Amino acid sequence: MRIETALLGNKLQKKPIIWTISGADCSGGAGIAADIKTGHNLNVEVCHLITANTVQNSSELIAVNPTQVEILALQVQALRFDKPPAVIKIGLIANREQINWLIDMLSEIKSQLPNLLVVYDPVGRASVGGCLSSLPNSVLAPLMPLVDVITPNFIEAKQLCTLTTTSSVNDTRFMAEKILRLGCKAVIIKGGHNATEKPNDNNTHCTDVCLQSLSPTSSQLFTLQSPKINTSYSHGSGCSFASALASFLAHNYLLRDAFTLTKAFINQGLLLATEVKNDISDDMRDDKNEVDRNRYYGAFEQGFWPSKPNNFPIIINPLNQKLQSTKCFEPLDLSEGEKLGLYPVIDSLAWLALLLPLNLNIIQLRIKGNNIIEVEPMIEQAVAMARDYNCRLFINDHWQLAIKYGAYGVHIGQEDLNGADLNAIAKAGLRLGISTHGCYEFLLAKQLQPSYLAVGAIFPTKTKNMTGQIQGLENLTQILALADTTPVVAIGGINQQRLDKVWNTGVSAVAVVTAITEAQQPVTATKTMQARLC
Ligand SMILES: Cc1ncc(COP(=O)(O)OP(=O)(O)O)c(N)n1
Ligand SMILES: Cc1ncsc1CCOP(=O)(O)O
Ligand SMILES: [Mg+2]
Repeated sequence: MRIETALLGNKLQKKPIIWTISGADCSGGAGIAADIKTGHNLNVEVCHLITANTVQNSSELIAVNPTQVEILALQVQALRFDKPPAVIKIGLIANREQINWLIDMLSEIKSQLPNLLVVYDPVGRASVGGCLSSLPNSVLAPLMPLVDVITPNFIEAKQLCTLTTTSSVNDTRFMAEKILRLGCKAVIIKGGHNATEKPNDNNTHCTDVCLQSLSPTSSQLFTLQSPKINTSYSHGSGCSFASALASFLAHNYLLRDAFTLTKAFINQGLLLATEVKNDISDDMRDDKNEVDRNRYYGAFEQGFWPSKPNNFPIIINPLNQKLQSTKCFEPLDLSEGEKLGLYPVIDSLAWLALLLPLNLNIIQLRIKGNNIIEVEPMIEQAVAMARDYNCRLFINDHWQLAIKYGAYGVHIGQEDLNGADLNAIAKAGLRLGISTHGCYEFLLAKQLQPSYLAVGAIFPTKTKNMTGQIQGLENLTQILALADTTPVVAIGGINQQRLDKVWNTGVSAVAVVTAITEAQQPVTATKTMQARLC
């Protein structure tokens, strides 16, 4: 199940450190054991601080033996400069002393490591039954402002909200908002324990909801859904969820992408889980265990870096509902196996006139001015010029004008997706290209069945501010594995030196601005690059 090394690329060379501060499960499936296995498989180094040495097996929790905070403090001292963490994952907090120690420790270390993220999985009940921790919200409250992401399951979320009534999925957002008000920066409510989940009546789906605070007055919601995987082998999946999230965050993924990859990792593990039979010989068997003869003895199965499309979730978003047409956007009319090749993105009719005779498959007109008096005649003329050369001309941003003048296609950015009338674009028969920056946006945009999807910025670029959105070749490769038949365009910081590496990932097109517009000999540069993309 190990994913090809090529997919991870630099992620194999870079091994970020995470700390897990949680309990040891002597039966091996949950707690520290899960965290170490998950982290190992996701290429992070895991330092573990054990808050309690629990006694449990696959049928009961027998004891929780908390560690003295003095020992935990010494471990932090030992690791602090030796192995500084990118992310700290907190699981079982066994008593009040530990929570007070955590609050002091995290306040101090966060002031020294401003980029440090804290993921808290509020472990309450053991999955085998029994109470691991019963700290009231009032005791937990001072910890919350130090937490970047809290990952309760549905039952824990209700406890955090001190809600008692059963809630439908529509109330999950309300619960998430309530939890955010406790002071953490984001909350992910896992839907696995939500037996009342509505829109898919037969409880056939599992919906996880992430609410991220953007400012004191605004937040962003990410909702992921997958078919429910009914398995008894999920012991430790909650711990693995939080440690996978911590691992992906440590690899510098944005929360929405870390969340998506985590959900895929968990789906993959739940599907991988197989029964491990209790292999006790007959003479060792206690009579009272007779019924347990062939009973489950396994736990959540740890897979590797997720890449299979069927493990990835569906993105639930109003955009999907907005698009009434079941008809997808017109395809790019490429013949089987044909690729687009070089995709120049230019901003004037002069550039268009220079490039059209070069027999390119696709060109984009990207005019950043909003003055309709200037832009409209340019678009009208550009469409006519491209038609003469039979070149696929995409118009960036100005989708109404693209429809009005019958352009081949329109390219829309994430900011414009909500405002654009996608139904009108589809109805007019225009092709649609959409910008995406990471697997969450890619999966969401793919559900709209566009003509192509762009992924960027692959490398740092001076053409546009893409801070925090640099994908690298690893993310591009990861995303390509999710593309099915949708053509993928790579964009951002691609020059002649980087061209082959990008092309070898398998993209359909490589979009460039300055590699042409700032070349000493733009026509020669275009022809050279185009020739290499055949
Ligand atoms: C092929 C391609 N990919 C991405 C972009 C970026 O589009 P967008 O996100 O709308 O940003 P602006 O180009 O409008 O600044 C693109 N233009 N082309
Ligand atoms: C428009 C755009 N969208 C993502 S990166 C980018 C700029 C690409 O320009 P360059 O090829 O000069 O890096
Ligand atoms: Mg745009």
